[in-house]
Amino acid sequence: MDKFIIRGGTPLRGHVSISGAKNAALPIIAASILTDQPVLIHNVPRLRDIYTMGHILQYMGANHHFDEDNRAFHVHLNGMNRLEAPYEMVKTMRASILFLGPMVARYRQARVSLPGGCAIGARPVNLHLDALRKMGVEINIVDGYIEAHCQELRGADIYFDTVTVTGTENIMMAATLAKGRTVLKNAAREPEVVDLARCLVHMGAHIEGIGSDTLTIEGVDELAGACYSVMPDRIEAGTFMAAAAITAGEVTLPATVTPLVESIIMKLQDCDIRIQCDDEYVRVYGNGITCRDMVTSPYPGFPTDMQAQYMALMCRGQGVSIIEETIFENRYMHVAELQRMGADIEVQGSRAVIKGQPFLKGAPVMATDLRASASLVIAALAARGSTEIQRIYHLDRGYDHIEDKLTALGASIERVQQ
Ligand SMILES: CC(=O)N[C@H]1[C@@H](OP(=O)(O)OP(=O)(O)OC[C@H]2O[C@@H](n3ccc(=O)[nH]c3=O)[C@H](O)[C@@H]2O)O[C@H](CO)[C@@H](O)[C@@H]1O
Ligand SMILES: C=C(OP(=O)(O)O)C(=O)O
Repeated sequence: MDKFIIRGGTPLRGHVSISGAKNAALPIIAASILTDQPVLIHNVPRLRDIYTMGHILQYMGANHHFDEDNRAFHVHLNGMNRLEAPYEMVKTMRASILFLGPMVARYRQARVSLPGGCAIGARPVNLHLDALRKMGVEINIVDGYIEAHCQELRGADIYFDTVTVTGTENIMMAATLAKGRTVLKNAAREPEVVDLARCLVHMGAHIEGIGSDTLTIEGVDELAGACYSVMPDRIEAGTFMAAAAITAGEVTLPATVTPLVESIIMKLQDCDIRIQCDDEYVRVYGNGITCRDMVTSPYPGFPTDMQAQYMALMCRGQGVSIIEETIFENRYMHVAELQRMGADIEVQGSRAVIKGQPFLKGAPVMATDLRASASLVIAALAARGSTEIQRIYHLDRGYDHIEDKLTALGASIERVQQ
């Protein structure tokens, strides 16, 4: 298992490119099984989750190739050998549940391992299953697998009790090939849902209301192939913005991310971090951090996937900040590790109270999930001395060569293979 050794204290300086969004690329790869024509996806990040998606496609018998140098993912599905996403693959990546909707839509049957609980919460998929049932799918849970089949997939009116990102994506994909109209109410509006919807429209899907909380999908008989470029990763962008701020550095990001990170920019500006946006760049100047409260919420609110990184910033801010995590019930795994670095954080249920400290100090810490790991990297970049972060395979799930990008900005970060 690889680890990072980070020597803190160097202000990050320079320009960082932002990779394609993990959470858009994953559903778009799943959508490629909705057609028997070739799908070419550009700007796909080099992440462990993307390789896992490829392994599942391979297991099913789909032709695919990831041209890493050009970040291009090709899928060509001429029939499947196995309509199944097995536990061994699903357990490493929850997004594999995204094969369920497309598989049922195209083949009227599917067998997908239940993703199970994970570090940040229970993360049930009841809303995905309830919606499919409304569309005429019979679903049984057998030996930890979701077994789904139907004679005909029918459009339906569906109201999601909770805003669910992959739930919206799964059902939107299924609905593209259903008979008749599907209306999804209280649908997720995340930019990654919009990106998937746009890709589906390129493939010939009829979707109205894209970007709103009501999606109307008119089913078609078949979808065509497409060539589509994935949106930039707003969470990767936010992570680098936080790293620039905490190290009192000066970092630019491409302006393509600006509309995607509005809530992050506004919150960081609220914390007195200087951020300027023009036609070419987002410029972040780290010149001190004022602690401010923050609440996570579905888009366009502050993303839960940036909560841990924001907390790392607050640990070095002036004053006291209260963070409230409203999306996942167990997303404070980074707290204990940040405390090892000298952070003053008290968790009270879904709230965390952070008293900013004049400095953090390097320590041996453990990455526990993807964004928790990112928060440790951010804290380590600003800490006095050296921090050793174990289990960085979590980071490899969601950040495309993060150490190369940080090194190019002047950070002292080394990957050690053990
Ligand atoms: C691959 C991907 O895109 N992952 C993102 C997606 O995860 P994911 O789609 O799994 O998260 P959801 O939006 O579904 O979860 C939101 C909340 O709804 C609950 N829920 C969800 C589905 C369900 O059937 N029943 C239910 O109760 C969840 O437990 C959670 O409390 O959105 C999350 C919230 O923005 C992000 O943190 C993840 O990075
Ligand atoms: C929680 C995340 O991802 P996933 O849903 O793939 O676990 C994330 O990207 O922060």
